[in-house]
Amino acid sequence: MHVTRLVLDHYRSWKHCLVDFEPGVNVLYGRNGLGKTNIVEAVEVLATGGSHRTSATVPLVERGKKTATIRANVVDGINDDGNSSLDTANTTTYAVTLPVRGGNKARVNGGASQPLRSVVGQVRAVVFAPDDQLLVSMDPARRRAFLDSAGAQLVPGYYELAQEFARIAKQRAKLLRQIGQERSLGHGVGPLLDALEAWTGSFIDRGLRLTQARSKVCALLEKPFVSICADLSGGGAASMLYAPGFAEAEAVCEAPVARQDWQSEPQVGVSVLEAISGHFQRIFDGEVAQSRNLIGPHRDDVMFMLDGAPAKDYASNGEMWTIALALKMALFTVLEGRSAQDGSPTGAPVLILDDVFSQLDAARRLQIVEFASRQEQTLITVAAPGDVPEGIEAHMIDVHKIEEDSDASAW
Ligand SMILES: Nc1ncnc2c1ncn2[C@@H]1O[C@H](COP(=O)(O)OP(=O)(O)OP(=O)(O)O)[C@@H](O)[C@H]1O
Repeated sequence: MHVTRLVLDHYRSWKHCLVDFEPGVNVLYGRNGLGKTNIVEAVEVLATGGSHRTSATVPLVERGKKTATIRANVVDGINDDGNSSLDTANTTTYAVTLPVRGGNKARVNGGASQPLRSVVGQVRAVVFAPDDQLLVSMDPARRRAFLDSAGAQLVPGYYELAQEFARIAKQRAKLLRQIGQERSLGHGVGPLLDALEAWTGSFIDRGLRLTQARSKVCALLEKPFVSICADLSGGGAASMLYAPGFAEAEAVCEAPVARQDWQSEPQVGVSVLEAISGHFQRIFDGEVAQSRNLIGPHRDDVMFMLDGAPAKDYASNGEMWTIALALKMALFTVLEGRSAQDGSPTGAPVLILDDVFSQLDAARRLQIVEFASRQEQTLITVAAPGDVPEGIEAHMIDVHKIEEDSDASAW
């Protein structure tokens, strides 16, 4: 698939912006701070429902404005001559509305407004960013964000489930704080404890579904990750291991997971549920004292191993880059290979290389350029045209020349 036109209104630094892309490699160039990343980030938001740069909607909206919009024409398929298909039946128009307050919405082909979550996964994109290396070395939140972004595109219902779990986790933490406050005042907390029991039930239920869905995401990525990593590094043996924040749920992860399982009852034995409930009882005082949920998928992690040692602690910078690149390439490969059979869209995802070249050594630059040149569409951002490695044939877009106030009716 590829994006032919992108229009942004009040999106980050852009009051209005209209960009036409071609199939193949597109290079957006311009000085620092001009808004290049903002443009490609909008494609990521359309695809995954969020940005790797922020978990909130507010920063995506131009400061002082109430709503940002992203509109895109997306074509599924290219002609034999490599040009964008002229068959308008292949073109889908998406319009995403991101309000500072209220839920994000989307329209497809001018149809009824629906929650953005219904549209997430229809457009697919994989972003390589300058801080990808930190995926390996930094805190687990980055790895969970990656899993969520991958899951939103790989697993039907994932985005909705992750949002629901986050809402329940927030509510449960709020109750824990209330219980602590009332207790410290010497008040009775009976009704609050009843409410906590109900929220804990929902937390475990949705938490286990999310655990299963993330386990599925890791299982899908693992094989291509291992093989791509070996290719990139010239033979180093890498592996990845999902470490659920419900330690008791490891058995759930090993079970084969059917596509619908996280949308119906979590497929777990009574013993797992009892073990998690028992764990919650044991840590009750600690949770109240800290006013937060101490176990659950909000503490999930993914361990990357290189030649038998944890990459986080032992790998060099270059090796961490190799792992990060292999992970993103694995996601790309899995998305590309998804067939319409399971309701997934067909066609390769859009590849986004946001300012990555300056971070990579010559060998890894070559590997990623080679990868990009094989894809249906790649969007690259660089500060200057000369920053693009040699040998790439590209449609060059001077971001400085994008007319901020260009006529919105041109859409
Ligand atoms: N919500 C917002 N409202 C207004 N401006 C914003 C908002 N969010 C970010 N910006 C501004 O957008 C500008 C451009 O950011 P962007 O990351 O797209 O630049 P860039 O062209 O990719 O630069 P670089 O080459 O340095 O990476 C920044 O100056 C930032 O302050």
